[in-house]
Amino acid sequence: MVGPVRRGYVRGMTSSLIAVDLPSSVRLVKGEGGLPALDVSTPVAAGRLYLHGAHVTAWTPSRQDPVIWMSRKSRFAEGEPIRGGVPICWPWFGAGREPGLAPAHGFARLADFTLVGAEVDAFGAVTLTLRLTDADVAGLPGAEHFTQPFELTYTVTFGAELTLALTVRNTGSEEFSFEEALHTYLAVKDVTAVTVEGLEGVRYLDKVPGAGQDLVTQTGPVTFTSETDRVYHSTGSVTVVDPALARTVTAVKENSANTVVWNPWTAKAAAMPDYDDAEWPTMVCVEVANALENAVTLAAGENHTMTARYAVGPRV
Ligand SMILES: O=P(O)(O)OC[C@H]1O[C@@H](O)[C@H](O)[C@@H](O)[C@@H]1O
Repeated sequence: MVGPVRRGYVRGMTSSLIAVDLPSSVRLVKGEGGLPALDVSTPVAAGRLYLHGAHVTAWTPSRQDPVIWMSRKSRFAEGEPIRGGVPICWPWFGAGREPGLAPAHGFARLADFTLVGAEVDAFGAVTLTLRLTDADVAGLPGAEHFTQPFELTYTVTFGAELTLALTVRNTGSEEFSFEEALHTYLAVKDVTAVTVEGLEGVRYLDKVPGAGQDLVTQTGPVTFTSETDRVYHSTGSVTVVDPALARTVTAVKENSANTVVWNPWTAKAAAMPDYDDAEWPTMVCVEVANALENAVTLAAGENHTMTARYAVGPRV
């Protein structure tokens, strides 16, 4: 067993964003675009997390196909969001509650988080803890729209399940409110054969252009026949059923009032420069969120944790 490596050092590469020693199952690597990333390799799962955006780009439980989808055209650069994986949307979702905010989905996914914890449990699952404060985002595009002091703590457990927990603390002296989403891209074989179960009878906002502002009621499981962009009002868990891969992926959540289901389909795929035109059949986003009227308000000193847990099962 190799002992802990010197913090923030890998083959000549150092990162001031690593504030703890790493266990032997976690390696600091030079990721795509030269961005620092943490590779996790344990008997129960493999994974990767970029410090840029605290962005999970891979999670593969042992003896499974990769669960997390990445675009082959993703950018990996400071100032750019990563396409695929698990973007953290914060402190607003999309263009915000009073649309017009930029960058889309807030500035957290453009910020460099600091690793403040790396632990291995008795089963080999690895938990990484990352931190971001208002001081870290000074000067980032969009930071001028959210000037209150805050601290984000994000824990990611790479195990037989992928557990994500985002804690927001109000470190200032005045109340603030925010939207948030863990915007998970799931890999599927063919989205046209996929169903999403657990949202039957649930009301949703249809964000596809031209759909109107009235909430719609979901009939039966969600199926994909065109661009799909829906904010469901649901605190329950959902299951993505993928017959071609003969597996299900279930998302269980806490302290989340919304589930967002997204597939760009053909035209929107073609319009995104960091997304290959032919990739849309191979992914679906099932996002754990608090958005729009479900924005979270925190008094000074308060905190709020939203949790998402993804697990793979056999086809139901
Ligand atoms: O291209 P972005 O900013 O990463 O957003 C991707 C999609 O994210 C989804 O959450 C939104 O509901 C969509 O409207 C949006 O297109």
